[in-house]
Amino acid sequence: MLGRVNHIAIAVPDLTAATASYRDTLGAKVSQAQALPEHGVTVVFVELENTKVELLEPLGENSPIAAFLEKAPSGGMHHICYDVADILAARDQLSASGARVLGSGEPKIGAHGKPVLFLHPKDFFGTLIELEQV
Ligand SMILES: CC[C@@H](C(=O)O)C(=O)SCCNC(=O)CCNC(=O)[C@H](O)C(C)(C)COP(=O)(O)OP(=O)(O)OC[C@H]1O[C@@H](n2cnc3c(N)ncnc32)[C@H](O)[C@@H]1OP(=O)(O)O
Ligand SMILES: [Co+2]
Repeated sequence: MLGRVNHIAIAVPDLTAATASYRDTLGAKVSQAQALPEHGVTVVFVELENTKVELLEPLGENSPIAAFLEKAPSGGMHHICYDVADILAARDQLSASGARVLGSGEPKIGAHGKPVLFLHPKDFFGTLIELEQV
């Protein structure tokens, strides 16, 4: 089911500062900030040789990462995203095995314009998993 690691996401309280740190202190290539109101976040991608880091800042009133940052005000690892070839087949297989697919269960379009789904962190050892169809 799982392909490559698509990205590793870090929730941050200040996206401008986090982007500057990756760009200037770590010398990484960073994207422009992308507001994604449908996901309740603004995102910057850090481009790496073998994957990406996704820096996430809350956007709007009901950001799904707001509670996470209340618990971890300086930020923290938020989720890991794996590539999948067929997100609906993966969803159905995971649901059949008892894993909780978050939200309506229907994929949303993510930051890369591809369908994404999330799996409950409590079902996977305290780690929020995102699947992205590539
Ligand atoms: C940029 C677009 C897109 C992409 O294309 O890549 C994205 O990545 S969007 C990223 C933001 N969107 C999401 O994260 C959607 C999925 N997330 C959710 O639905 C919620 O965040 C959640 C996972 C259901 C948690 O919601 P929350 O309001 O925090 O609920 P709780 O406080 O009840 O948390 C339940 C339980 O889970 C623990 N938790 C919460 N978030 C995480 C996490 N990221 N990693 C690990 N554990 C997490 C939380 O601590 C609670 O645990 P207990 O306190 O022990 O009950
Ligand atoms: Co993501």
